[in-house]
Amino acid sequence: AKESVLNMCMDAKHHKTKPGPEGALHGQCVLWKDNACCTANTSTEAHQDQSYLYNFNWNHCGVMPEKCKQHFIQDTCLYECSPNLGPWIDQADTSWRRERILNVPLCKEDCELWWEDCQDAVTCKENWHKGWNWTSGTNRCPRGFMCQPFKYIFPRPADLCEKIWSNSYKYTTEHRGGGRCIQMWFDPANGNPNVAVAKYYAQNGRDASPAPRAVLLLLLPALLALL
Ligand SMILES: Nc1nc(=O)c2nc(CNc3ccc(C(=O)N[C@@H](CCC(=O)O)C(=O)O)cc3)cnc2[nH]1
Repeated sequence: AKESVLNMCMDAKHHKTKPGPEGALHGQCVLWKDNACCTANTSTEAHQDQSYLYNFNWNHCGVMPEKCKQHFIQDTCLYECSPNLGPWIDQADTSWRRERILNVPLCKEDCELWWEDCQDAVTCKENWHKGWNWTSGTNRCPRGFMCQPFKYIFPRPADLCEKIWSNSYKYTTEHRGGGRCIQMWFDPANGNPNVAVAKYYAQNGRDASPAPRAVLLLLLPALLALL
């Protein structure tokens, strides 16, 4: 039986095979404790500067400011723990994962706050998935890649959210709470808002944008009259 796209884990490096409750998720990943694709161990590692998850170092151009790091931790929690990314799971042709996420519609506020809080952070690369110097065991800036403030590497919020993880996210103008975009942050007291978002895109297609659909529906009587 094919697992439902509405409640599944991607086939990647650290994901569980099926989502389920996790009593002891750590820190910022606790939002997913009722139903998660990550183990407690993975959630703890998501908070380490130099975690065993990918041996990835946030501080490759000096120490990343704390307020910026919180967004990267939250991104890691969503990526590793969310069971609601099924509509955007795609094949990945890399050594370290069979599947990836592609064009997850991220809420405008989540992307913009991430960008604003990282204004003072520094990096040398636009795409953090590829092209690092790994000879030391962790990622270091390759030759010719200068450390620069985020705003030079990522001039607009969309550049950060879309380019940093090879289009895992798509920047949207959809707002938090509207049921049309995925939230990295949410208040678990009101349940997980991404459940309804996955349902919406599973029904309407992962590229569904509400406006053209509404236009089509409005024009439908006119089109039928022409026939
Ligand atoms: N939202 C989101 N989407 C993601 O896809 C994602 N991926 C990671 C994983 N990050 C990384 C970063 C670098 C390498 C790495 O080993 N890069 C090598 C190339 C490896 C290959 O492609 O075979 C390199 O050249 O630097 C692996 C995983 C973390 N957070 C994410 N967050």
